[in-house]
Amino acid sequence: MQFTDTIYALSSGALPAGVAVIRISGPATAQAIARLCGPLPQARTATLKTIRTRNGEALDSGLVIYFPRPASFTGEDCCEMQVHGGRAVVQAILDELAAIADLRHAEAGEFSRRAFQNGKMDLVEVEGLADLIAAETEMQRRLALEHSGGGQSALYDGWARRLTHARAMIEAELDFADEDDVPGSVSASIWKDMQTLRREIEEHIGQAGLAEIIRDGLRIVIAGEPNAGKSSLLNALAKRDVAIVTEIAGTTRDIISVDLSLAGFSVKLYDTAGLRETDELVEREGIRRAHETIGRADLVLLLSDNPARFSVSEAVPGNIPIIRVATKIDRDDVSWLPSDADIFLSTRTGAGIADLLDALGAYLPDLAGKTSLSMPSRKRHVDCLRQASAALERSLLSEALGLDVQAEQLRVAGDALGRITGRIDVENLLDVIFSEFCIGK
Ligand SMILES: Nc1nc2c(c(=O)[nH]1)N(C=O)[C@@H](CNc1ccc(C(=O)N[C@@H](CCC(=O)O)C(=O)O)cc1)CN2
Ligand SMILES: Nc1nc2c(ncn2[C@@H]2O[C@H](COP(=O)(O)OP(=O)(O)OP(=O)(O)O)[C@@H](O)[C@H]2O)c(=O)[nH]1
Repeated sequence: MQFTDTIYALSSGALPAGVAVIRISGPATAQAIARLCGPLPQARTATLKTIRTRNGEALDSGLVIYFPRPASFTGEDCCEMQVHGGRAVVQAILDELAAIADLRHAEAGEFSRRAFQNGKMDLVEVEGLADLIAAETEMQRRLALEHSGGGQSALYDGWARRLTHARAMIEAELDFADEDDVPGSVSASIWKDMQTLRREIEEHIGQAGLAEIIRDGLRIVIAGEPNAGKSSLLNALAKRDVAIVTEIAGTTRDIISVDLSLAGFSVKLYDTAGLRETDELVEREGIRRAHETIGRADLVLLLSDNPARFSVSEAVPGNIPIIRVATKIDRDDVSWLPSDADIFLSTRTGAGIADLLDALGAYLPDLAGKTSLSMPSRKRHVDCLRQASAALERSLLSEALGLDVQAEQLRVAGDALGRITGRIDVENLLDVIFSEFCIGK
């Protein structure tokens, strides 16, 4: 695809910074380099250049790299200027670029969009790249790299090829059915493979929950009666004062949440209003929200500072795991038996916090021995995979309806896979996907 305009943007992060990278892409790139830096540097070679205004006045000196098409990130002529990361330096260079005909500032995600439209990346890779830039935990980084690096696309392309192969074999069987030299059993091995394929797709879909935990974080909700020490625990785990702590029961009203990174995983920790009967309007709303948050938890930490009172456990739906946490064990007016709780801690002394973190670890996915994180990371992928699997199943069950009906369902399955990588009609999706990006990507 040929774009007529040339785009530019600051691609590196917040200024001021040691070095800033300004990217240019499009047909007028060489002309822009010539205007700002004189003769074109050797292709794909970092070259120290003086960057000048229209009047020949020096703006900065920086490393300039020219990537002639098609061997560039976008597939177009590209340039990177690695300049001093001062605000005025970068602004002056962007102003110079703006003054060149056919150059305009890039929109969010526009470089990646050109890379996609020039076949440099498919949609899964593009989405993986957006995830890679957003990744905050080690597992998010690994998952995003699997997707942005093409590992996932290779899997889906391989599946699509098997479907195409199967259809080709069926076509052959239909075309030459009456000739003796085509063995009638051609499709037997094909159906066996299609059965295997369906299993592989279903297993892959089964990994989506894990991907969701990696991407969105494990939701851990701290619940319990008023004054049990919930906010104190949130603060202790967050290692800062996020929630207000007072001796007044009913202090926390709204849901407070912090993001933690635990063993490379993202964990979302929620502090909720203490659960009790109350006529106070604001507190009641707080308690309603607490119940709602508990209902969406992956794990509930149920707190109490008194062994006689783990009674609010009925507030937690039966399918959500609970860790019973005894709090304030530094106090000597309460005595606990080992069977009273799962974890015993004091945020005042720090006792038991490490035990709690260990216990939480058991609820994180176990990725030991997994070298690749091959799993569908988005609902969009899961939806397409389900469609593929359902079509494949229909095909397998349609023996009585004839080979051409079966082949048609294989085509539907292949198209569903093609939509994941964007090889098949996804025009309507592109705006949504690329709008997730920041400017300069
Ligand atoms: N300076 C800089 N660093 C960067 C990027 C960048 O654009 N610029 N990237 C941006 O995300 C990432 C690296 N990704 C890249 C992907 C493809 C090409 C590229 O030029 N591809 C050509 C040539 C490939 C080759 O030499 O083998 C191509 O695909 O034809 C460059 C960077 C991370 N680091
Ligand atoms: N001795 C002792 N006191 C604690 C400990 N943790 C919390 N407290 C005290 O218990 C009181 C209540 O603590 P919070 O953390 O606000 O309790 P909460 O469960 O969030 O209370 P609500 O927001 O009212 O539901 C405060 O006075 C805290 O200082 C602890 O480990 N030891």
